[in-house]
Amino acid sequence: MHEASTKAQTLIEALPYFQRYAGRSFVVKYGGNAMGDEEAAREFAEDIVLLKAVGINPVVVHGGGPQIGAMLKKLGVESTFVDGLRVTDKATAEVAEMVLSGAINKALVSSIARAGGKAVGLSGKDGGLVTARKVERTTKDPESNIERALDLGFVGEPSAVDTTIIETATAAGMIPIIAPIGTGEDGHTYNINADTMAGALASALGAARLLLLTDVPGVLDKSGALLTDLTPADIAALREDGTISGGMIPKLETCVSAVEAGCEAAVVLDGRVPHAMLLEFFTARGAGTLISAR
Ligand SMILES: Nc1ncnc2c1ncn2[C@@H]1O[C@H](COP(=O)(O)OP(=O)(O)O)[C@@H](O)[C@H]1O
Ligand SMILES: CC(=O)N[C@@H](CCC(=O)OP(=O)(O)O)C(=O)O
Repeated sequence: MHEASTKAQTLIEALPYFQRYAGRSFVVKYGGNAMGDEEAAREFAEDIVLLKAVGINPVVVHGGGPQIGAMLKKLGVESTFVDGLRVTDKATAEVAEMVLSGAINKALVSSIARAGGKAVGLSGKDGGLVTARKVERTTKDPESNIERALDLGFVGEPSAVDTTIIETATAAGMIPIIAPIGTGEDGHTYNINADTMAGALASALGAARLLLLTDVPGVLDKSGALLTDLTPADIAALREDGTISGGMIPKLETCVSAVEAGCEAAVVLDGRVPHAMLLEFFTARGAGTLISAR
């Protein structure tokens, strides 16, 4: 009896959150590092199906950086990174599309089906969802101080987003699972960083939340303590004093762009924690680091 009343209490506490977010989109970025074992994949799928069941529209954008790296290694293709972006020649773009749109995308669609949901696997190419433009990067020669262009190959960033395919799938009761690949303005296949892709979709959809699932509890300060709430100004300061580095820099840049473009809030959270998304969603304080415009 006691256990049943605790369960009822938990559901009642969640009611205001169901009501607040019913009919809104949650864009969830599931990083390659956060994809753990089978158990973790099962729990992730259950959380997504539960969100859908209570009237929220989850949209999953997945990564797969470590998995692309493993496949390239198997094939004997070298890979290098500039500012966290994989330099992508034609062969690398083919492998990235095969791993992302093929293996990982379909495994996630199957996990959702096993959890009782209906998912549709897409990439940015489908239905004209994402048009990509080539990413431009420059570097300064340390001796002459002259700026020179760096060619990252087929690395893209969204230049236009048409959300029709997402809205159509969502209206039909399906959960869109999206691989970060897009068609370029020049017709080529472009490899897009999954955080960037998720942020662009969250902005275009005016999402209630952009959730970025990674392999740390959130944004940590210099002593390793969790920073629970950040604004774009706080993030600029953390970048300035070197608290954030590596993959966290593009991740937070994505969060800032999304909240400035109309997504209500972004959250960086630990995808390795069982049911991380539900903890974020159902508790007043949430989990991880919440980034909002002010
Ligand atoms: N201040 C910080 N707080 C938390 N993580 C940080 C910070 N600065 C740098 N990082 C690094 O950012 C990483 C997350 O980015 P990334 O590896 O790109 O994740 P993902 O593969 O999930 O997209 C963390 O594992 C950590 O090494
Ligand atoms: C251009 C670029 O770097 N694309 C990424 C796409 C996958 C990704 O972003 O995966 P994670 O989120 O798991 O890191 C790559 O090739 O690794």
